[in-house]
Amino acid sequence: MLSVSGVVKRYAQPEGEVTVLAGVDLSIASGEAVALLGESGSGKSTLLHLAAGLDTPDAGIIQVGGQALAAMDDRALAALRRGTVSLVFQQFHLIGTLSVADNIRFQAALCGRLDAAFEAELIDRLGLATQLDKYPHQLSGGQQQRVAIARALLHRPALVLADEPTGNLDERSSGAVMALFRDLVKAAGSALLMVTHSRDMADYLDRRLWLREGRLHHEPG
Ligand SMILES: Nc1ncnc2c1ncn2[C@@H]1O[C@H](COP(=O)(O)OP(=O)(O)OP(=O)(O)O)[C@@H](O)[C@H]1O
Repeated sequence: MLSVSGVVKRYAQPEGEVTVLAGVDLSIASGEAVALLGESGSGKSTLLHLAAGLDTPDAGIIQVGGQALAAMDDRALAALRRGTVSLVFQQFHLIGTLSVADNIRFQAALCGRLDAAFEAELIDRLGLATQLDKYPHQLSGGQQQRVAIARALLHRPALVLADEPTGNLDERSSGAVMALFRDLVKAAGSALLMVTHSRDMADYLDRRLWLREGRLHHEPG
């Protein structure tokens, strides 16, 4: 579902050009959940942004669902971000003027993929049934995160890209939300690439990869 091949990314820095990604290869199948670990500054967010089509590599090919991002124009990239790739960040980006129910349906409505049965399953499993008429500011951080998860998955995106999705939660709730997130990503049939600093959170997923010196490794350094 996600295929990254020979990807290189360089940035101009005051001390000169820095090669952040020096030839990254990665393949994630539908229904597979992969954790991306690595020290601060190792390029995890850079790789996530490239996979989302928010930035372009200096070399290499990135394909989502068999389509090369480099071949897409702005319209195609916008459609990709609306319907095919879902982003889940530490900040929830819920819409303050919409109820919880409307926030959950927001992205699925945008791409014409509302699904009442899956919506009911997400609401039930994320424990949001009593929160639907509330507004985001009336929820706890953990509840807001669960709304963001439901919104990101309802339209069954091909690829979910997550950056420390449980970073704002305490350790006990993090584990529970992580297990639920993994199960629901699989129920949606999506592929998942998740950046995390926590080996504990990474252990909930199918595979772990470490970014080090611009390349992916199967073991910590
Ligand atoms: N737009 C940019 N311009 C210049 N340098 C950048 C830019 N974005 C990232 N970098 C550099 O690229 C390197 C990798 O950054 P990135 O944010 O991908 O790391 P990370 O592994 O996600 O770090 P963290 O775990 O701290 O979030 C860093 O050295 C950073 O300074």
